[in-house]
Amino acid sequence: MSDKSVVLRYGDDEYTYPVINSTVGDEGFDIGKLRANTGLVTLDSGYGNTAAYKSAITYLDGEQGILRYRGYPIEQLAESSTFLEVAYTLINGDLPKADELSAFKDEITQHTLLHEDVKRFFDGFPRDAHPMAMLSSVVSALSTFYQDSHNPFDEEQRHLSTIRLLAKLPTIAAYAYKKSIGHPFVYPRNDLSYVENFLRMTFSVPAQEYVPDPIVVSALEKLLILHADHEQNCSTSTVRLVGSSQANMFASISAGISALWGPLHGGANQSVLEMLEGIQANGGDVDSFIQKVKNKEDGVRLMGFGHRVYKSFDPRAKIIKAAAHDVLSSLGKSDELLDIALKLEEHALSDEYFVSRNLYPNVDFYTGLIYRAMGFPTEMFTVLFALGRLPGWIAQWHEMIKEPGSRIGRPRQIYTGEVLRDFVPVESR
Ligand SMILES: CC(=O)SCCNC(=O)CCNC(=O)[C@H](O)C(C)(C)COP(=O)(O)OP(=O)(O)OC[C@H]1O[C@@H](n2cnc3c(N)ncnc32)[C@H](O)[C@@H]1OP(=O)(O)O
Ligand SMILES: O=C([O-])CC(=O)C(=O)O
Repeated sequence: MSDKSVVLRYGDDEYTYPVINSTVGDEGFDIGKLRANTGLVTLDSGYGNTAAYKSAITYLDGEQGILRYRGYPIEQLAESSTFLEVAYTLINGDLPKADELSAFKDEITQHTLLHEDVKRFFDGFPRDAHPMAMLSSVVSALSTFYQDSHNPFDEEQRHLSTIRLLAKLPTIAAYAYKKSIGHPFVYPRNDLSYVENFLRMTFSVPAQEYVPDPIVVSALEKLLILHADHEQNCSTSTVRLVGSSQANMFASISAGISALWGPLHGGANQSVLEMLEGIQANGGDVDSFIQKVKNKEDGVRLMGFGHRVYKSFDPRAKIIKAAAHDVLSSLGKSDELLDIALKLEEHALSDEYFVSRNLYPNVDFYTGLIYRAMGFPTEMFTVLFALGRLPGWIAQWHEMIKEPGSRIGRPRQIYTGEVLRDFVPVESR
């Protein structure tokens, strides 16, 4: 709270609403009593101005392009940390000491296997099923195997669900990939690091054991860190909303995976690659594609551009663009799609349409090019985003469930339908 307040006048009456300070100086005001005072609700399309929660996990300044997890700048974490260290920090609040990190990793490696019956779910999916659909279905199905986890107020079970999800999501993701190419599943190997194990389960084939490439491992660690949390984005808000009904963690995270899948959110990384391929098939004609976007032809957008909060740049995109160059050159690969992406970016950043709307590359613009260089098919890109986002979803779920006085998420509406009318029997209509 601060000593400031916002006074609203409605009719002849005035109402005072307290201003709430953030720890970094931003402010909001609490309109919790607005409806009780005035009978009014607020209408805020897409929640553009609504803070649904107070949160101590991730700080984001959209004007200055700042992103911090638990106060640590994303640039430092991406440079010097590991994904599991970041996961621990997001979930527990502070960087782990050496023994805490080692205990966390040990616990995770003990839970990487999936129950053998889970394989039957994959048998039932069509071969061309989208891996995001498999991921969300199987995560939801985990709640059938761990029925003791259904009470969100059981602290021990909350911890176990956290470890199980972190441990099993890479296995589920790798199985989804194997299903899509018709290859046998590869069981986890617990002597490898989190990222190495995932890459091996994905890329090993019976005739050839995958040997993790240090360039790929370190690039994937970095990408997972950069995706690990992003305050109240669409999928995280979904996790919180589902969790606010006291649904278990598996159900909540499964819903978050579904929300992430959409092309306006995490699914944009797949759409970017498809857009670049489309431009390539059209002879690399960037100008006519940009014109199409500006004309809003068929609602086409420059995918991987624009952000609800970032209005100058997305700090993750800066790091990822540099990483795309590094990874491609370290792997000795060149990609015509990278040249098209660079041209698109250059064009858009000097075009009034994009400049006046504050449209810059977001986290999804360059990631697909790195994933592609690593050997992932386009349909797996959003799955990789989900692997990265998991600790953020979990941290936010914990924060929501532990918040004293936490309430079920339930927006109001402004009704625009018919006024009262009488039922008419079918034969008289
Ligand atoms: C991990 C993430 O989720 S990052 C985001 C990933 N999504 C994408 O990359 C998809 C492309 N981007 C977008 O669709 C949007 O920028 C979003 C969804 C990210 C943010 O949307 P909003 O904040 O609701 O912005 P909104 O849709 O209101 O757009 C504002 C204006 O910019 C335009 N605009 C926004 N993004 C784009 C884009 N990528 N290409 C072209 N025009 C765009 C809109 O048409 C609108 O123009 P108008 O004022 O003439 O109507
Ligand atoms: O914050 C958002 O709206 C989308 C985003 O960048 C993310 O989830 O990483």
